[in-house]
Amino acid sequence: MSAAPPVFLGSEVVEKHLHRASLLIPSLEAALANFSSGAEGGVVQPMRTVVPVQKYSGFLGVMPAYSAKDDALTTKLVTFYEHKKDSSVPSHQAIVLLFDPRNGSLKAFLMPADSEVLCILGAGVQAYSHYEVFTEQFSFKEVRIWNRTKENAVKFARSVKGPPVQVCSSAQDAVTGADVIITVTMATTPILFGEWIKPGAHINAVGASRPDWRELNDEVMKNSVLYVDSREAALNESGDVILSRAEIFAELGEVVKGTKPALREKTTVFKSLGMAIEDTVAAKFVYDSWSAGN
Ligand SMILES: NC(=O)C1=CN([C@@H]2O[C@H](COP(=O)(O)OP(=O)(O)OC[C@H]3O[C@@H](n4cnc5c(N)ncnc54)[C@H](O)[C@@H]3O)[C@@H](O)[C@H]2O)C=CC1
Ligand SMILES: O=C([O-])C1=[NH+]CCC1
Repeated sequence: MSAAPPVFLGSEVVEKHLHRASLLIPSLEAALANFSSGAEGGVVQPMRTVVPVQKYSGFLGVMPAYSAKDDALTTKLVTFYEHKKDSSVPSHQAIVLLFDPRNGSLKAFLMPADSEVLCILGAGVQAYSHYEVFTEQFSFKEVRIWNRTKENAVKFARSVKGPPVQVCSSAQDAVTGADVIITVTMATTPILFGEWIKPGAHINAVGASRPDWRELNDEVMKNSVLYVDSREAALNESGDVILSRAEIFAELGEVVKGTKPALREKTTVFKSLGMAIEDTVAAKFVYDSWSAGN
């Protein structure tokens, strides 16, 4: 018997089945915990391979993963290129290939405590999705944004559907007094400085995914309790971790499992690099919903 031909699920189908990013939170929590449980967690996820395309200031990432508990096998292929101001092409483009783990057949493609003040540095694709999830999950009294190109911050503030967003003229103005700070830029040198940060704030550091790229300066890294998605990846790929020599306290999956505490009263950094297993559970979620005809 031959395998069914793979289906192509484009962004419209993905958005229909994953109409709110927060629908993925339970699967992502489980995936992080499984990842941080070693062999018992049933996750096989080698370090991603990153191919530099130096001539054009770009990178190709290959991100395979298998989850025995979800019985899902995928690989993501993602390119990320330095943003050209006049480019109509997004800086990141990705496709997730979902295989049938029983026989390796290709099934589908998939494109893809009381905090009061939220601050977002950056106004690109990740800024929109983080705004959506954070304002849905938590009630902030104030949301601020700063972006290198101010007009994109203004566009962001005008277009998001949710709590109003205040556009700040400097990163320092946006950060001062903020309880939660999200860095979602393509910066390669620090844009967030320790002296600006309110003690006890939480920083979600999403950009700077190369060993020589920074978003956070040494003071932020050294004066915070550091959480990562994957120790191995952080020590190989994160310029903020490698160059600051900051000590890693825990993987987020260990917090989800309860084997390491969430030190909420301390200044904390979660350095996220993105893991293939997150794409695995996301791809399975969309494919299962699509194939059930929802
Ligand atoms: N940790 C994770 O799971 C993931 C991380 N990323 C990373 O998140 C970051 C944001 O990604 P997207 O929103 O998709 O990118 P995007 O291209 O849509 O937006 C990039 C933003 O960074 C700003 N920017 C660019 N160069 C800058 C600089 N030198 N200084 C300050 N701001 C600068 C731009 O104005 C724009 O607001 C990237 O570094 C990307 O690689 C992306 C996907 C997943
Ligand atoms: O997880 C991901 O896809 C990426 N993280 C950094 C660049 C792309």
